[in-house]
Amino acid sequence: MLEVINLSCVRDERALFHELTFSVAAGDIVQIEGPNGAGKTSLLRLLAGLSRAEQGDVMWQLQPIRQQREIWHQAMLYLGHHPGVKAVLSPLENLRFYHRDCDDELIFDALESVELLGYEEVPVAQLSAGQQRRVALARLWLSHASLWILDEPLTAIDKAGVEKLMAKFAQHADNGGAVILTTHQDLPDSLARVRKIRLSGAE
Ligand SMILES: Nc1ncnc2c1ncn2[C@@H]1O[C@H](COP(=O)(O)OP(=O)(O)OP(=O)(O)O)[C@@H](O)[C@H]1O
Repeated sequence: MLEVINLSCVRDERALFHELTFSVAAGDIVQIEGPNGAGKTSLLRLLAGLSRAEQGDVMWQLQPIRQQREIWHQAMLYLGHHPGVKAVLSPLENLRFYHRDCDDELIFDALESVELLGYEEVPVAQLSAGQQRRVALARLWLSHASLWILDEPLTAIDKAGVEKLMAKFAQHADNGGAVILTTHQDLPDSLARVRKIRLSGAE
């Protein structure tokens, strides 16, 4: 599916990682690990095509992602470090905005999955941090993307919510998808299948 080849990233004249190489196959769940500032977010942004690497390539189905931007944006779903939802809009309006192809029935099912039923019309700005994150995560129930790239998806999510997300990741991988995520939390034992890639910090 995804191949990362000799990828190097420099920020503020510091090499965050150098010639990083790994691949992600259908069925994989990969956790990018490392201390604060190691470059996890920088790596995920490179994978999502939001920034350019100093060196190396990110390949999707054997083609560089920079040569197939539209296909790549359909193939992957990137949820960034911040919830990335519009604060003045409601959860329902946010999900309608991001998933124009989904009807309201599907959107309400997704809101139910993240336990936001009853909050669908409340402006996101008035929701708690965990609820705001859940609005973004509801997109996992609506997206057709096969690769999920998730930066700190578990931040502010309670224990039961984390278990539910883990089950969702496993189900997605079992259905031929793949997940790349970062988190500082210890993942529950139920996700023993997670493969870890460690960034050690500036080299
Ligand atoms: N656009 C940028 N311009 C300059 N420096 C940057 C930029 N983006 C990131 N950095 C620097 O790169 C380093 C790595 O940042 P990054 O956010 O990738 O780390 P991280 O591993 O995700 O950290 P955390 O665990 O704290 O989220 C930091 O020192 C940061 O200041």
